[in-house]
Order: sequence, then structure tokens, then C-alpha cells
Amino acid sequence: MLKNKTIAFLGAGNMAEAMISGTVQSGKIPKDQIIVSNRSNKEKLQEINEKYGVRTLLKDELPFNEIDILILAMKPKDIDKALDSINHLVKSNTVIMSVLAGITTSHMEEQLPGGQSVIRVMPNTSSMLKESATAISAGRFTSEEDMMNAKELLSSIGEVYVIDESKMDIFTGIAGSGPAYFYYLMEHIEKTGAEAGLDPQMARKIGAQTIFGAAKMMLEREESPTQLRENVTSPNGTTAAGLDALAQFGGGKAISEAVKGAEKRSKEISSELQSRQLVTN
Ligand SMILES: NC(=O)C1=CN([C@@H]2O[C@H](COP(=O)(O)OP(=O)(O)OC[C@H]3O[C@@H](n4cnc5c(N)ncnc54)[C@H](O)[C@@H]3O)[C@@H](O)[C@H]2O)C=CC1
Ligand SMILES: O=C(O)[C@@H]1CCC=N1
Repeated sequence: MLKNKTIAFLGAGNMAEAMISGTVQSGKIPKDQIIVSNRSNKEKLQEINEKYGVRTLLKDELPFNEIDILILAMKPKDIDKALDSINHLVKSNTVIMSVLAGITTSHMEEQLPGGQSVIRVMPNTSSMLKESATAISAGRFTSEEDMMNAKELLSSIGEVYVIDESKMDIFTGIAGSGPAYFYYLMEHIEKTGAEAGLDPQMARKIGAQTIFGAAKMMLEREESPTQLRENVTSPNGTTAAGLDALAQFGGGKAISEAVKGAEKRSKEISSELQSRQLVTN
């Protein structure tokens, strides 16, 4: 279904690049049907063109008549300016997919010509290696076919979950921001290992393999995380000592609060945008 579609990215930053990398590796869409654009940074576009072989253009050069799916990938604070600059140019049957945290489909629909199909998407940067956990929510004017195409496109960068938009903020707190929590954990594991005399590169690999193995167990085994944790924990053993320290320093609470903090910020972004107070960078 996607074979003849032209996909364009508006915004060529970290998230767009991760999605482009995964999509190109999947081979689902010919490279010359992927267009990447930004406002003025030609060097960045050239770098993307050389790395991935996709078409690159400045935003003002985009061939809007050819675009079937337009992926918005700028920062949330830039959404209104971006929509204002394209709302008279997009074809009525172009599907708008937005990866912006906290920006609702209704906010975008209000600024686009009546009836435009808008899909809210929350990927993460593991798209780069086709390992994203991505959620999609349909807007008011999105058809079944639009959702099928979105699912097919995004399955090229990982797993896709169709969720109600009311769950997008918590999904963002878990999966959109989530890689950062694990990188933070890894920074500490690597540092602690190195301080104890391990080669930092080796500490990095050991930490990564341990997280990877635990993630694979969670995906492939039936046991609950509690059971899996208990299987590691011998009475009065090393794990019990480690878990005691985690509890003593508020590890579990810190993790819950991280997810809730990101969820809350996603909600705030929506309301700040409505009241024109959004000033993130
Ligand atoms: N970085 C991440 O892990 C994730 C990011 N997101 C969302 O992706 C979006 C982009 O984030 P990053 O890539 O990290 O930011 P970034 O700052 O790396 O990239 C933003 C890009 O948008 C461009 N841009 C700004 N206004 C524009 C306009 N009017 N037209 C065309 N291009 C424009 C900028 O030049 C830049 O290339 C954000 O809205 C964020 O919420 C979503 C999931 C994960
Ligand atoms: O930090 C952010 O706002 C973006 C959205 C999810 C991950 N990065």
C-alpha cells in the first residue's frame, strides 16, 4: 500500500533522523519517495542526503502536490508557525502525522483546512535501529485506510500500538522519553563499574547486554517482572543487597516519578500552547 506513496518530513532533527534511518533500512519505501526538509539548515540536509540517500529540500521548495504523508517533526513551540506556513499548501488528502509531544490532533485540525486527516504519533529514538515502541492515535477526520498506512509505515521503525489519544501523555512518559531513563541508568552503571576498575568500554557493554537480556526476558517469557526479579534474588545474597540499596535510596519511587513527570509535562505543553506560553527550546 505504501509503495507508491511520497513521505515528507518537516523538520530534520534527532527524531526525524532516527525515523529516516529506520525507514530506509526497512526498504519499505524507495529512498526517492522520502523527502526531508527544514527551514534553512542546508548543511544538515546535505548530511542527511549523504547518509541515507533520501531527497532533501528546504521547506519552501517542498512539492506539496506530490506529498501523501507529511510528518511534522519540529519542536512543539514551533507548531503554530509551521502550520501557518503550510495550511494553504497541503493537498486535502495529504495525511498529516505529528510526532510532537503534547500537541493534540484537535489543536492541529483547528489550524488546517477543514477535514484534514491528522494522526498523532509518539515514536522514540530507537527508531534508528527499528526498535521503537510507537503509539498512534487517529484524529477526527482520519480514515481506517489512513491508519492502516500509518501502521504499515511506522512498523518499519519498530512496534506500533494504536491507542486512544487520552493515553498519549502517559505513553510519552513511558516510551517517548523512556530511552533517556535507561541511558541515565547506563551512565551510572558505566561510571560505577569504571570506578571499581573495569575498562569503561567493557562496563558499557556489560551494562547494555544486561539491560538487553532483561528486556528480552520481559518480551519472550510469561513470568511477571516481579517473578523475574525474584528469580534473580537469593535470600541474603548479592541481589537482595542491591535491591535494598535501591529501595533505601527511593529507586522505585524515582522511576514512577520520572514517568509521571514526563506525562505531566506532555499535558502542560498542550495547555501552554493554548494559552501561548510555550517557551521550550
Ligand atoms: N528526540 C526524541 O527522543 C523525541 C522527540 N519527539 C518529538 O519530535 C520533535 C522533534 O524533536 P527533536 O528531533 O529532538 O528536535 P530537534 O531540535 O533535533 O529538531 C527539530 C527540527 O525542526 C526544524 N524546524 C523547526 N521549525 C520548523 C518549521 N517551521 N519547518 C520545518 N522545520 C522546522 C528544526 O530546524 C530542526 O531541524 C519534538 O516535537 C519532540 O516532541 C518525539 C519522540 C521522541
Ligand atoms: O523530551 C521531549 O520533549 C521529547 C518528547 C519525547 C522524547 N523527547
